[in-house]
Amino acid sequence: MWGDVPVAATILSGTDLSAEIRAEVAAGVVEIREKHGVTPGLAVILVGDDPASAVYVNNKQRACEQAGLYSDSARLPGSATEKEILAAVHAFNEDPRVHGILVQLPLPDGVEQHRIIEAIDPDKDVDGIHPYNLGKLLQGRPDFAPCTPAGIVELLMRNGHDPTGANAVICGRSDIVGKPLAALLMQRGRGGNATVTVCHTRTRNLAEVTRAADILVAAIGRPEAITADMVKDGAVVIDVGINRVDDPSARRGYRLKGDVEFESVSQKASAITPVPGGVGPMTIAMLLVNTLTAARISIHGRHHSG
Ligand SMILES: Nc1nc(=O)c2c([nH]1)NC[C@@H]1CN(c3ccc(C(=O)N[C@@H](CCC(=O)O)C(=O)O)cc3)C=[N+]21
Repeated sequence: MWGDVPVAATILSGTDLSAEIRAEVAAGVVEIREKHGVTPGLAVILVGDDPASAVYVNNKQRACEQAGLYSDSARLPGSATEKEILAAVHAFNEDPRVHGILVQLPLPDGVEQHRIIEAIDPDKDVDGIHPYNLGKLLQGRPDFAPCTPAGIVELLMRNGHDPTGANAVICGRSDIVGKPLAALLMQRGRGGNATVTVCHTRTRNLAEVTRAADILVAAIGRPEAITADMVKDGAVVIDVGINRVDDPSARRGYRLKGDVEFESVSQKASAITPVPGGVGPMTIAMLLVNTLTAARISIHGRHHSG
């Protein structure tokens, strides 16, 4: 009927879905306050003055306020020592108003990142990156799934793309996105049951692997690394990349580009997330969801059902 003109993909809007989820969180906040007199609270620790990090931290703080959460932050200079960062973590560990703690990564060179992460009280680890929480995730009984992977699963499930039985290919093997997303997509249960392949810089014949994907996730950190020739017809494509590309004509002097070449890939995919307005806002929404979970854990303890 349309001849050879490809039908463009459905846009999976993280902006819309995150608003829906943040409204659910706001309702949960009211319930916890009425039942238990507790206001869920999130604290963010930001080290250094990277402008992109500052934008995310401000977005998180605004999202907290809109959902009725208490929010706090500690901003340390880029010259802060490991000891000073640890002191900030310990202070929030002990602060009863704070149920969730997020340490913005990456930390400056010379700071032992794992030592900081392991200092976070696992019951307050709303990023889900403490070894205890990553271990439980790998066992298929997560309390806190890392926010970006959790947001990707919600984007899929709430748009009718259940991964069950699908070939899911993830490009990127980071501790905060690729690895935990692989665990979520492969596990038994909601949002899982996919056949998962994880690609990285040493993968041979990358395009051959990605072309086998029913669900393709790009978490590479290189603008437009995924091109149309790497994508199967009808694939669902999730773009995790948030790359700042210089653009003198843009108001801020740069534009955001994903890891996917949107214009060509959207002609081939059946569904695709945009950048901005895709995975980014979902990450923030899931951070609020995890903070609500942390507040519930502070009241009831962890559930021992899994
Ligand atoms: N411990 C830790 N946890 C993180 O989750 C974490 C982190 N460290 N370090 C930095 C990355 C990055 N990140 C983003 C979150 C939201 C947007 C976001 O909302 N982006 C908007 C656009 C924002 C803009 O205009 O710059 C969008 O994609 O539509 C982006 C990036 C979380 N991160």
